[in-house]
Amino acid sequence: MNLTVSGHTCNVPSELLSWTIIVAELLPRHERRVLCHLEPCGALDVDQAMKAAKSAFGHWSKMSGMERARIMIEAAHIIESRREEIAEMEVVNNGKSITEARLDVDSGRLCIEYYAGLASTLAGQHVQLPGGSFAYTRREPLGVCVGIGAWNYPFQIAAWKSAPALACGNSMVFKPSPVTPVTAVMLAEIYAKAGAPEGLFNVVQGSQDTGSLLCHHPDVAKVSFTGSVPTGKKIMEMASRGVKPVTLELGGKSPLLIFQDSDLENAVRGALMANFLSQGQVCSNGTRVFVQKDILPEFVEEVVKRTQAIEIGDPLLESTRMGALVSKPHLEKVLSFVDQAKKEGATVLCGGELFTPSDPKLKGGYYMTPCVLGDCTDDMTCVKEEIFGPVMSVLSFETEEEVLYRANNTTMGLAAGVFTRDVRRAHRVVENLKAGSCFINNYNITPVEVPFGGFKMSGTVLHVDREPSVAGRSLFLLTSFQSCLQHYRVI
Ligand SMILES: NC(=O)c1ccc[n+]([C@@H]2O[C@H](COP(=O)([O-])OP(=O)(O)OC[C@H]3O[C@@H](n4cnc5c(N)ncnc54)[C@H](O)[C@@H]3O)[C@@H](O)[C@H]2O)c1
Repeated sequence: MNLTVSGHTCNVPSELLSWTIIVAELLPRHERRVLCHLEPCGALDVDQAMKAAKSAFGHWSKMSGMERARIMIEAAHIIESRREEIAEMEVVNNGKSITEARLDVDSGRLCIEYYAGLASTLAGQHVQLPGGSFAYTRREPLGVCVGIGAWNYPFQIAAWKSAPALACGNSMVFKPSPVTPVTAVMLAEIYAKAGAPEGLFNVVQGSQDTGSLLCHHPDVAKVSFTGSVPTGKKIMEMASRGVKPVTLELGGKSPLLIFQDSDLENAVRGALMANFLSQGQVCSNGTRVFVQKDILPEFVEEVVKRTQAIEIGDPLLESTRMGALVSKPHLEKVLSFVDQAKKEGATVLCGGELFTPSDPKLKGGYYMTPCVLGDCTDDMTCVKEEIFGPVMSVLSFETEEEVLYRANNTTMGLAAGVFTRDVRRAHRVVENLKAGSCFINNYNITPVEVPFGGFKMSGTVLHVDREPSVAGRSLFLLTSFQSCLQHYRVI
């Protein structure tokens, strides 16, 4: 296994670490305790990782799907046995609560299991031609695929990107976000331990310079990217120079539609799920909450009450529902969105302020109180732009036609939700919502068996797939899905 990480020290006991930040030499502006020192990888490191991945590809791509599946299943077993250790490291890595981190580890494991199951089913076609002739098609892996990840689901993204790529016979060089560099390295260790050939899944560390070296490398067959829309555009441009395919899983500004006939208790819980999971740092969050006029006062009262009751603090405690934001600059950015919303006429119904936990070891952490904004209008910055923090914007609407137009009036299209007891309306509405994942009477449920990806500027994954390549985790995806699950994690 070729881990091009210099001097990483992942085994520091977690109680010695700050929950709120991971400090690498890449981020000298941070002043908190140091988890590990990582050197950004330059051209030589990237080249070395590519060579190792290329060599592994030669071997891995010749193995049968069953043989690849066996190694992936073993990796899944190791993840299961190290669940708590990985989850705790993810908490330190990112700041999210331990209960959520465990679910992220589970999701990564399930994804690897799911694609291990698909590995042996990939097959070509036999085509009969005139005169007894025939042709056949073969499913070919692409080669060395690059994965570039965001910081909000570090372990899960590394697993979601690598699982389909490896199942189909590709190898991967993965670059995590420099803000959360640690748990992708753990995944690399796990694949190696499971029996993957040396160099099959490599981790390179660094920020945009390293990412750019990867995208321009002549040996790269495909780039799979998760991150913001502006970076996604750059990735697409860089990959286009080498005529490389890309998968883009980008940002969102998703609408949540709450009709007056909905089960209010369920709708309130759904709105919390759609806004405050992972400190609001979730791409699919439904941050534009449209509530039908007649139930607006009742909804707002209940949502504010529940938001104020969310337990903020040490993310390693079982009782904590909201940990720290990922970094100081990000916290400042989120708070500045709240300030801007006030200036533009929104009312802060609760939260939106710095929070200092009572535990002295958490002082100086990047905590804020979850915020609900009222009196919002469609033209406000908080309603138009992705904040990527715990800030819910509440808007009122009168008719279905009106709310559909307003919900779709955005350049993004990652997810959307509808709460109603009218089953015909529910399906009519999701059919007309221009979003990749539409939830009915729930939100942010992402089982690995169903596709995940965006319309419009939220990404390309929905349009490209059916190839045995690396494509996020939506390998055979053609359409969006409508989820009717009723269970969800309680905030
Ligand atoms: N659609 C999805 O599945 C999904 C999932 C998680 C996060 N996201 C989105 O990710 C964003 C937050 O993550 P972020 O702040 O890490 O995003 P980001 O775009 O700033 O960075 C993402 C990754 O790209 C790298 N990068 C930055 N500039 C680059 C360049 N010029 N060339 C190559 N690589 C470069 C970063 O180092 C990082 O690894 C949000 O917009 C969120 O909605 C989307």
